[in-house]
Amino acid sequence: MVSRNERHGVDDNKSYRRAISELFGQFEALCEGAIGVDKHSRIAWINDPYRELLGIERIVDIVGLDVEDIIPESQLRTVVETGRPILLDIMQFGHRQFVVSRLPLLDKSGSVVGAVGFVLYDRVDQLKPLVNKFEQLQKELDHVRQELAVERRARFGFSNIVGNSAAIQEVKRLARRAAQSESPVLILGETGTGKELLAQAIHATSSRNSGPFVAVNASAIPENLVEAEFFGYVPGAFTGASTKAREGKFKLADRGTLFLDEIGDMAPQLQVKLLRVLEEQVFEPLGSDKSVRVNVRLVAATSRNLEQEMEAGRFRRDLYYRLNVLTVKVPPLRERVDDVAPLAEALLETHARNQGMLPLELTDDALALLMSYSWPGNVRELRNVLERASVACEGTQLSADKFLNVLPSLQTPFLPVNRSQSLADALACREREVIKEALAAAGGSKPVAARALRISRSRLYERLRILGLS
Ligand SMILES: Nc1ncnc2c1ncn2[C@@H]1O[C@H](COP(=O)(O)OP(=O)(O)OP(=O)(O)O)[C@@H](O)[C@H]1O
Repeated sequence: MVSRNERHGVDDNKSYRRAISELFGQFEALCEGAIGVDKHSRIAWINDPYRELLGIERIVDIVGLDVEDIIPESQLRTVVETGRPILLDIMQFGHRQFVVSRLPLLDKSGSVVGAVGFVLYDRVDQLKPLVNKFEQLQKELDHVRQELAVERRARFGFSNIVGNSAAIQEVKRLARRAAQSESPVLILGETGTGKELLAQAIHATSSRNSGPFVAVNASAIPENLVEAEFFGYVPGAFTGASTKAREGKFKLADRGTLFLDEIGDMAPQLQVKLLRVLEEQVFEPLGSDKSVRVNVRLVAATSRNLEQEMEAGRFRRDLYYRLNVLTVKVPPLRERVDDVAPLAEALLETHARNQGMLPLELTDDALALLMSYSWPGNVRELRNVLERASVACEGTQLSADKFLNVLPSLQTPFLPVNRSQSLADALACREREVIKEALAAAGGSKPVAARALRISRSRLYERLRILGLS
């Protein structure tokens, strides 16, 4: 085999070799420090300045040790393994940064027999702007990381879950118990009932509360990206993947809680992988054969009926049984009407705070109207309706008429629906029925009927006129 030196025709060139050794000496003297490792990346020698820089008293104490034992961020092993130099790099040592250069050492046959590293920092003044820029960027990165960590903490605890009903108290009791455990939690409930809020409260009350809370909605991610989103990928793992590795949600949630919303919408092949992570706490990023170990607590939620999904073959039984250890069912808002008043008050307060104004007060007839509505979108819909009604309000009170354009109408879900009717006609028809019944029950007295319907007298007169009943 032809060695590199032979290829370059310098094997017997004494002056060349002398120049090399002299240059090495000069270079070493110019640098802040120099170190050499053998082919096993063990320290073979170190010069005095570097030894002093690292705070090491005697060379004999470190010769033969793995280089990372002394310089944890050293990349000399990479240089030995790849045979490629790293001409310029910035290396962390404690809270200092060194500008370093690393070269492989080759024998006559061109095989790597070790590597040398030089610390250039301080002597090479031209690099100072580069180092300063690096330090500035590093500081900015640390700041963004800190903000992200704060962002990833759960923002809400149990005190943020508003409601006096027995149903919501029971939900909180079960969730508090779940917070004390490490098992997966399954939260069931219609859309907008507060499942994510509950998941945050569970995390905030658990022993993992100093770790991240990472939320991911399985149904919101395009199918071809789901795996990458969950498990991350190595550079070039698939067409369109970035040239840099990317961490998935599982890794981001390490030592914390992963909230997996709409788990009922998850594709079957992903369900298998999820089950494995749940059981073994390991996974492989896309394009990698190296397993990554994590410590993640899963809180899953769905608005679907998972038993039906299992029957239909869309949800794996083994995953269901793994998840269905601690289950919390959040009832829809229409089944806990007592919560409407405190929720409305709290939501109006939050809205006012965000808008920098004083909270609006709900009149009795407005509250009665809200309590009689069926809230298919639950608390989220209540929040939206209140915000939209507030926009139209100029005074300090929100009366029932402010909801005329934002609420479909009073719902009376027990009456049969005539399917050929438009929604407006069906609602008007039901409203007519309800008012007639109330008038009949009140012996024709409009004030008594208005009180029973929990609307104002003037609103009753208005509705009678609009509905053609007066
Ligand atoms: N008990 C509650 N107290 C205060 N706010 C609540 C309560 N329940 C829900 N909310 C609010 O209602 C909105 C919807 O809640 P959340 O996103 O937690 O519902 P969800 O069940 O996870 O919805 P989806 O299933 O659509 O993801 C949020 O703004 C949340 O803060």
